[in-house]
Amino acid sequence: MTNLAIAANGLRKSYGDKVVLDGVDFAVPHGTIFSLLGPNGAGKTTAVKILSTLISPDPTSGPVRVGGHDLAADPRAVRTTIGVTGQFSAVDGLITGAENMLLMADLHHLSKRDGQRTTTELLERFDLTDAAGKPASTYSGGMKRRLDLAMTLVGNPRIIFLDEPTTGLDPRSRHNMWQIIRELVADGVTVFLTTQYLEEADQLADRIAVLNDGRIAAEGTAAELKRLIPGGHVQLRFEDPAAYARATSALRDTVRDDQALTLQIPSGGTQRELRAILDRLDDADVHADALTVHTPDLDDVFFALTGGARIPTQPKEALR
Ligand SMILES: Nc1ncnc2c1ncn2[C@@H]1O[C@H](COP(=O)(O)OP(=O)(O)OP(=O)(O)O)[C@@H](O)[C@H]1O
Repeated sequence: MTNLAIAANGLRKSYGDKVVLDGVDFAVPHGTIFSLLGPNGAGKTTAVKILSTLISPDPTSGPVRVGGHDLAADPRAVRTTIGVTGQFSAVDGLITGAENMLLMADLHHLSKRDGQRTTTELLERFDLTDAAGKPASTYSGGMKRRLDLAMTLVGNPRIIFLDEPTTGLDPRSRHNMWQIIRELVADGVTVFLTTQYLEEADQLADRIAVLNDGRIAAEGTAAELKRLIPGGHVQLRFEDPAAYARATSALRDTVRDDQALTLQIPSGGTQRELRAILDRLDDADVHADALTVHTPDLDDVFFALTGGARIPTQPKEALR
């Protein structure tokens, strides 16, 4: 438990009859990025609100520790170690970016001098120095998100909850935000990230959990999750029809495209599987002109896990 920044067992939350979280476990090691994926309404924000002490879990819920503190017994201690940014921005549009930062510094009881220094440093780090004197309402979406995160960092939190931090941002702003998140983690911060962008989880997260119907449908690294889904294959392309014909008879279980002279062989893309295919081609003295390995992406995983499609039984011990 002690090496975990966030540890939740059997987290439950219902609103009336509606069960939103139905016994969810989280185990997030310090200094890592954990991403919670799920369709709209899956309960991601609810999980963030509980873990960040904004709302209480059900009384039947299991124990939760954040930053080493028990959430139920010592929510105040939890609050001192965490920062939250997300769909409900703390940015006040009527005052300037710098004023927003200084307000945050006040809330954290920083001295005037420390507040000024921290504000200047963070605005600089988040590329907001030029806009510091302008009302936040005039900021673009990306600037507001950066200001929001900068405000969160005033308290120097060791665990940060980012609830859909890049929703609505253009690709460049999204990449900027990813870079900022990577730098935070390089400094030892733990990030709990919710997102609807599978690519975001793929890019950033050490571990990913897919929330569906109030439960974790699967958890693992991006690579582990992708391996759960069938559909990976190796594609061979030939320019010489004679070589194509020889390969077709040398290899079993292929999907042929006689027009394009391509063959698809179901494969997980492992070294051993690739070697077996290449050995067969060598034995038949055939040379492919191109070989590509296709692995399912996280979109495939997401649809399979949240769309009711059957997936192969998950080897739990390998994933957890
Ligand atoms: N205060 C509330 N009272 C009643 N139902 C609620 C309340 N807050 C959330 N819910 C319901 O709980 C479910 C989960 O909501 P939540 O906001 O956690 O989902 P989410 O995964 O964050 O979705 P999104 O991706 O759309 O933000 C939804 O069906 C929502 O309507």
